[in-house]
Amino acid sequence: YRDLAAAAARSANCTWAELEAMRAASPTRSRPGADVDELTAWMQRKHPSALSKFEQIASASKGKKIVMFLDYDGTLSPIVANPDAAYMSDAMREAVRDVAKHFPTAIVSGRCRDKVHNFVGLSELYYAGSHGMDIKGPGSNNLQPESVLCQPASEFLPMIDEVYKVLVEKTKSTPGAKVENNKFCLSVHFRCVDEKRWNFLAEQVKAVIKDFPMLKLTQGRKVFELRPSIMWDKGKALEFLLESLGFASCSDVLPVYIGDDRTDEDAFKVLRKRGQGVGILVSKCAKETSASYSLQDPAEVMEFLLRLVEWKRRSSTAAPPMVRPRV
Ligand SMILES: O=P(O)(O)OC[C@H]1O[C@H](O[C@H]2O[C@H](CO)[C@@H](O)[C@H](O)[C@H]2O)[C@H](O)[C@@H](O)[C@@H]1O
Repeated sequence: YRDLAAAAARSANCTWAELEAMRAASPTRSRPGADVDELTAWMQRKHPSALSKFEQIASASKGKKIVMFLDYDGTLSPIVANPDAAYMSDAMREAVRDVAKHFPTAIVSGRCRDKVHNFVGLSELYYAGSHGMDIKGPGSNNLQPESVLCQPASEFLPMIDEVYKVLVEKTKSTPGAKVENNKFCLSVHFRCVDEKRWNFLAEQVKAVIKDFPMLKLTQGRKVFELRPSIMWDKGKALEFLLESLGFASCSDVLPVYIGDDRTDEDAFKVLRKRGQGVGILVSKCAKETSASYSLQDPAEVMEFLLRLVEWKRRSSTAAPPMVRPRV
């Protein structure tokens, strides 16, 4: 099967690795038990649950300031077929609101910043949209106009708009394909495309990008992502935000980053490189990752956030240690 598929992939001008990557973004479960065994082994060996290791994470944060970074799709909201209907629950919103009362909190998403802000609906957060290429701090209102903190790819805006139109035109013959304009980057969704047409769609996207060598192509969860080839990603956004918050070279900060996608790996790698912080991958299956811990789905993410808030409340209201009077 593999040889045949590889031959088919070659003749379709799409490499085996690419085809595998597309399938990996949408695993099909042949024997449910096998997935569970693999997941259990993966968690035990390498990426334990952030819930079962909660005490370990909490004690690592003693004397340190937690800064929370949260991806949106697949982390705060469940993955759904229609990207425009990826709502987060009110309960999750409350959990994020509570987290932000105790720790500086940022949403780091591939989506357009305004769109993800509308989904989350909390003005007290930092938002890094377009995979970190559009960062804004909290607190803007009518009296205080928006203060954009960082837009390293602004010169690409006209090009992105042009490529968006070309992609919409090119992909309209593929049923189920959807192009999403994320301002500084674009998404071509294939979640609703028949698997037999994935290669063709990939070839169409690659043909478009050939005319725009300043853009690069990456892949997320059943989505092709086109973005400017600049040295900027979610990892750089994390570093930028830490610096803006005054934690550039502090040892008393503990960044916690929770995400489910390949693009979140850039942030996990930054945490590894700094030797500081907690990377948590949201996944129901074993994956290669630079994160240290795992959570299975947004429901577990919410449980983790609630526990963190509860732990923080308890530790800040705990009675101070008794001081014995000197005699
Ligand atoms: O960085 P993120 O916040 O995780 O954004 C990454 C992409 O997420 C969205 O697509 C994904 O979620 C959709 C809704 O559940 C789903 O339909 C799609 O298949 C997923 O790839 C978003 O629509 C993209 O623009 C983001 O780049």
